[in-house]
Amino acid sequence: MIREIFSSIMGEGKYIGRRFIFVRFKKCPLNCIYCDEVSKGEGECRVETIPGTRNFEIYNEEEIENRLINVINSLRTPDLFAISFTGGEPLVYAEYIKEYSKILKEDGYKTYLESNGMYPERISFFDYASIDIKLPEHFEGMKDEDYKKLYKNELKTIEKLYNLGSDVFAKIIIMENTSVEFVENIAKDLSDIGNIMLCIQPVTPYGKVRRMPTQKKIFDIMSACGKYVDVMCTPQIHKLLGML
Ligand SMILES: C[S@@+](CC[C@H](N)C(=O)[O-])C[C@H]1O[C@@H](n2cnc3c(N)ncnc32)[C@H](O)[C@@H]1O
Ligand SMILES: Nc1nc2[nH]cc(C(=O)O)c2c(=O)[nH]1
Ligand code: SF4
Ligand SMILES: [Mg+2]
Repeated sequence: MIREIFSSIMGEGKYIGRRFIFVRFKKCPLNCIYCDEVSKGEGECRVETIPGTRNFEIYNEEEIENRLINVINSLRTPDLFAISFTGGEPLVYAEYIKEYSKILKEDGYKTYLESNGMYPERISFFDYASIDIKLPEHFEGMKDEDYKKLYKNELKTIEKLYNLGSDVFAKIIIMENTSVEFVENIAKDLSDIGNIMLCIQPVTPYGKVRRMPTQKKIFDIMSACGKYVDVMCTPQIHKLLGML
């Protein structure tokens, strides 16, 4: 279930620069062509020994899963902002996360969900939530009806979190061939839900994806979306800083 636990700077989304503890889960049913975490799906579970050192110890999963709170306490720093449940797709393990979020909240931690939004039926309250809205060009050969179903679920997930009172925002990874009009229509749908911040995240070249979108593409998309929602550009800064 758990792949790794470590302390770092939030490199993406509305809370870029804040200090987080990341709890990364393994599996994911999707296969975004740019995914920089999918290769970390299998194998052992690694836990950072001292926050921010990248020194890891390897554990067997059961050991860590039953001691998650102790591990998080051991990585707590005075600047800690929240605990991010990420992956892979964390809501593959929704029941486990729900149970541990309750204990973490009692211990004074804020929780943060980093999800692809495909499981609205598994949503519970998180203090913060970053929900990706995927684009057709993120997948090789996804059928149109499957994409439409995913998109509907992502909007439902955002709406559910918004109505639960979570500080929820949307994140869209844009690529060099991303259509301005397509993303503008997503911004319009988001504005129908409420005051949802939209983070436009230029893809970081990875795997088959060789290039970032141009500056013009970034600005055109942000201006088009700015007519409907608050927008910010959030490049993956942890990679620029050489951090995990
Ligand atoms: C690895 S995913 C895990 C959480 C969830 N499965 C999701 O997709 O939102 C975390 C975030 O990293 C982003 N990401 C992954 N690879 C990326 C890349 N090469 N460039 C920019 N963002 C990337 C995803 O779009 C997502 O916002
Ligand atoms: N520093 C840092 N920030 C992140 N924000 C989202 C991440 C993720 O992979 O979910 C991530 C990550 O992997 N590292
Ligand atoms: S949904 Fe998230 S974890 Fe799954 S492949 Fe896409 S970016 Fe990677
Ligand atoms: Mg990452």
